[in-house]
Parts: sequence; structure tokens; C-alpha cells
Amino acid sequence: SVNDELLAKEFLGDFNTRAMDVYSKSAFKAWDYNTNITEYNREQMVNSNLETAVFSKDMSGYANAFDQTGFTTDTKRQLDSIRYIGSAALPDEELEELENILSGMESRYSTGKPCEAGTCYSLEPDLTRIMATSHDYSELYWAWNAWRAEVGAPAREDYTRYVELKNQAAIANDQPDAGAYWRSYYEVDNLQEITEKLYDELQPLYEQLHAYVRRKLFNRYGADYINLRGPIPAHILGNMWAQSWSNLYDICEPFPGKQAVDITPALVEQNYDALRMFELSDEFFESLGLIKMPQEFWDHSMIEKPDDGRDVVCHASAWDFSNQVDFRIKQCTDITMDDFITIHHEMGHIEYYLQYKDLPVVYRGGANPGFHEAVGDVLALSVSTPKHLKEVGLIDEVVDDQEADLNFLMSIALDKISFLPFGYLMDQYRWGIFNGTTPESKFNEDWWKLRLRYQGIIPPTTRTEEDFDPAAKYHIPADVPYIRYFISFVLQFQFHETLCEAAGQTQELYKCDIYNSTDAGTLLANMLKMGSSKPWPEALDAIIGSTEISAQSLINYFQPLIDYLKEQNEMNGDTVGWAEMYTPKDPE
Ligand SMILES: O=C(CCC(O)(O)[C@H](Cc1ccccc1)NC(=O)c1ccccc1)N[C@@H](Cc1c[nH]c2ccccc12)C(=O)O
Ligand SMILES: [Zn+2]
Repeated sequence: SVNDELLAKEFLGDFNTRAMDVYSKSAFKAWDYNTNITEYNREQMVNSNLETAVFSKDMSGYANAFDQTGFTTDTKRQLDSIRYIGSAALPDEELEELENILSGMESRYSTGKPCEAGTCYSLEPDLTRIMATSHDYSELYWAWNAWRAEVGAPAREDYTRYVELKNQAAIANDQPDAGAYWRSYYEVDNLQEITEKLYDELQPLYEQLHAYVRRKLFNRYGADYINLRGPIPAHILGNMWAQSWSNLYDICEPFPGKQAVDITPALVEQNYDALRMFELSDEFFESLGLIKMPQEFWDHSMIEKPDDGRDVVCHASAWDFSNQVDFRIKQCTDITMDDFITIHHEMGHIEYYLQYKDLPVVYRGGANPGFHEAVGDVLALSVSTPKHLKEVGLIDEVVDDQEADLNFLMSIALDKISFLPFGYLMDQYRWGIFNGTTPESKFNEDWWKLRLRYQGIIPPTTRTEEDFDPAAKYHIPADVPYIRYFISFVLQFQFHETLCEAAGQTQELYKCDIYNSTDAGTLLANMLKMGSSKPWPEALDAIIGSTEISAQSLINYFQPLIDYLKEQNEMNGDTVGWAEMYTPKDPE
């Protein structure tokens, strides 16, 4: 083996040039498929991925040939990132089988359209709107079941083979199973302990919110459907996966009519379209002195669902074409507050791409995947404040008192606190499948065990192993890890706290809006520019001055609401938790 660092650096330079070309070609093929799902585009993408895998295998071989003794940390880090190549480590036949399973599962999910009485319903926007706006128990029941029958159960066979191939690939990358391979992105040997500790700290907040919301749902749906000491039926929480409850704000509002926080009506009234929502988001990024979206972004992004009958992957995503020029968002934008927030989330990914685009390709990633998910959400915390929404004309007046503050905190908690158990359990579930704890015979049973244990929800109707409900959530058939979002929801409040200080904002954290603060923007940008060139505690230290991820900032942010929820739950004599099992009545 070669112990020559000059030769290694020459190899890394050559790799970087060739990798940009190879990754770029396959990114464009994937883009063509995602924005026009046809058999031809699927095959083109699969073949391009197979070619990329040949390149990755070759490069991994070269990188492995170096004896790294005496090499600098940076050279070692770059070589190591080339050595581990994911599914490309599979033999050709298995890799092709896996690529076909992946594109097949993605197609099934993205083209799924359950029909009823001659009308067919897409997930976005049709079923999403029903889940968000309907108060009719049986209509929600239909939508919830129809989606799972259409894209859940049929995915089960593919998923079983997917798990085998993913584990085979992990072993070829010196990892015991695919869950271990996913966790290795975080470069710590105790990720499960870190996330479990964070969850234990945050669980008390969730169970207070759960008890409060259960009471409100009891008032709406009655004792036939809600047990005040039990779990909540999964289909009445305003979201297809019960993962964020912001659409329940109308029944959760602490002081009705005191302070408007839902801007969906204003967006529609003021004739906002997707482009204008994107421009408003970009303007916030620019106000911090961050890099604005390049012209290619505006020329080639897909920000609306096409109306020419094409099938597309509607689930939002942000794309880096590895050529330092092309960066795009693909989103089927609906004119809602939810989608305005998602625009900031996606644009946060693009900002990260822009900040690290001149690093070596191997360093063009988040400090860890949670960092990438947090960027846009941090800015959205400022954008969501009544102060900022008034500044951009989306609400008429700011009411500045304790009651209005609690209304606002409730609206944010219904997104952020409700999400925590879901963000935590999604990969608990898949880690359990990959390491064999959950056998195929219990795929659905173990999913609902976790959904009960962490979210305190139950299916509205009996489920069996004929079903495969996890596949009704994009990230499962799309092979996208999820613990990144749980980590992001913790990190984003630490980032928010620090950026608010940098912006000279001294009042309560939940009132902070960093708009126009280039001091905050510079602090953020300096961390983003690091990409994944250093272990993530160093990037964390660069922005917040500590290497420790901590739930304390999130708890600080929500403290007034936590006190309110405890007081309300006590006043209502509600027990916190969901110990009492029961079966909700079937809808008529
Ligand atoms: O899935 C997303 C947004 C999509 C994404 O931006 O995270 C996207 C997912 C994806 C990954 C890989 C292939 C295809 C889609 N991730 C990216 O575009 C991305 C960009 C850069 C680096 C890594 C991922 N959000 C999650 C988590 C979430 C819950 N509530 C939210 C509110 C705002 C933003 C996100 C969420 C969800 O919808 O369940
Ligand atoms: Zn994301």
C-alpha cells in the first residue's frame, strides 16, 4: 500500500474533478425522473446510478490502497469518505435489483391516487387538504384508510427485499446492519443514547400537549371516539401521519380571536402564488446577508405541481447538481402557511449548498444530517412571529400581551412539540427492522406499538399484517433516514437562541425576529461554510460556542406555554398520559 501523502492529494484532486462530473450527470437524470415519472426516465435514472456505482467502487479501491500513517487529518477524512460507498458496494446484480426496488417504491408512493365514487384523490393537494380542514370523523377515516390501502400494503413485499439488500450493502461497508450504517453519518458511537436522553427531557412537554389536545378533540368528537385517559385516534390530528398538529389550532387557541396567527387566509386574499411565496422567503435570507438564490434556481426549479397530467414526486426536496452552478427546489406548493414554512425549510437546504459549494465534493454536506434540516427552520422561527408577519403585511396588527403570546406559542407548539415523538420513533422503527428485532411478521404490529408508546395514538380501525402502514409515509419507501429531523428540531432552537443574541434581541426568545441582522447571518454563514469538513461538534461550537446538543433552548422557548398547559390540564382534571386502552367506535 502507498504511504505517500503527495500522491494521495493528487488522487483527491483528480477524484474531485471526476466526481463532480459523474454526480452531476446522475443528478440531472434523477431530476428528469422526479419531475416526469415515466418508465423511460426511470430506466435512464437507474442506469445512470449504476454507472455512478462503478465509479464509486473504483475510487473506493484507490482510496483503500493508501496507508494513511502520518497523513494529515484532512487527507485522512477525505480518503475515508471515499472508502465508504453505500449500496454501490453491492455486486452488480444486487445493486440493479435494489435500484429497481427503490424507483418502484418511489413511483408507487408518488403516483398513488385512491378513488371513491368516480373521483380520484392525490396526496398533494387533495388528501392533504382533507386531513387539514375536515372535521368529519368518517371523511377523515376514509382518507386515512384509502391512502394506506393504496400505497402502504402494496409496498410490503418490496420492503422486505429492500431490507435484505440494504443490510448486505452495510456489511460490505464494514457495518453490522443498515441502521448502523445510517448512524455512522453522525461519527459518534452513542447516537442512540444521545437521542434517547433528548427524548426523555422532551417527553413531559409532549404529554402535556397531548392531554390538552385530547380534551379539545373530546369536545369536538365526543366520548364515542375519544377516551380522556387513552390514546387519540390517528386520523383526526390534522395531518395524514399525525406528525404535526398545526391544523388543530382553531380548537386549541387559548384565547379565541385575541391574535391571528394563521396566515393561510391572508396568503389567499392577497393573491399570493408559489413564486411570490418563494420570493418572500428569499428576501428574508438576503436580509441576513446570506447568498441569494441564483438565476438558475429561478429558471429551473419546479415550485408548482404541473397541470399537464405529468406524474411527479411531489414530496418537497432541494437539489445540488454538484456542478457549483445548478441548485433547485422541487415542491408542489399549495397556498398555505404549512407550505410557506416548508419553502423556508427547502431554501435552507439551498443556502447550505451555496455556502459550501467551493469545498471539495466530499465535504459538500451538513456537519451532520440534522444540521442540514435545521437551517431553514431557524429562519422560519423568526418569520412566524406576529411581529414579522405584520412587517410583511400578512397580519394587520400585533397584540402585545400575555394572552396573545400564548396564542402564538400554541401555534408553534402544535408544529414543533407534536412532531418530537414522531421524529424520534421513525428510525427507532427502522433500526429495529435492520438489526432483526422486528421480523417481517411484525412489520405492522411493531409500527403501531411505537406509535402508541411515543405518540399516544392508535389506528381508527383494526390493523393486521395484511397492512404496511409505515410505507404510507414518504421517507420509508423513499429510503430517507429520519432521526435527522428529531435532531434538527432540537438544534434549531439552540441556533435560534444564539442568532437572536447576535442580533441584539434581548426579550423573550419566542418574540425574537432576526430579520435584517447581518451579524446573525454572518455567524450562521461561517458555520455553513464548513460543510462536513469537520466533525459536527466543531461546527456546533463555531456557531453556539458549545459542542453539546441540548434540549434546554427548546424548553426555554416554550416555558410559558408549558406552564399554561399544566394549569389547563389540572383545571380540567385531565390525567396526563394514555394508559387506558380502548377501541374507538367505527364511524357510521
Ligand atoms: O421531508 C421533509 C421535507 C423534505 C426534505 O427537505 O427534508 C428532503 C427530503 C428528501 C431527502 C432525500 C431525497 C428526497 C427527499 N430533503 C432534502 O431535500 C435534502 C436536502 C439536502 C440534504 C439532505 C436532504 N420534512 C419532514 C420533516 C418535517 C416535519 N415538519 C416539517 C416542517 C417543515 C419542514 C420539515 C418538516 C416531513 O415532511 O416529514
Ligand atoms: Zn429537509
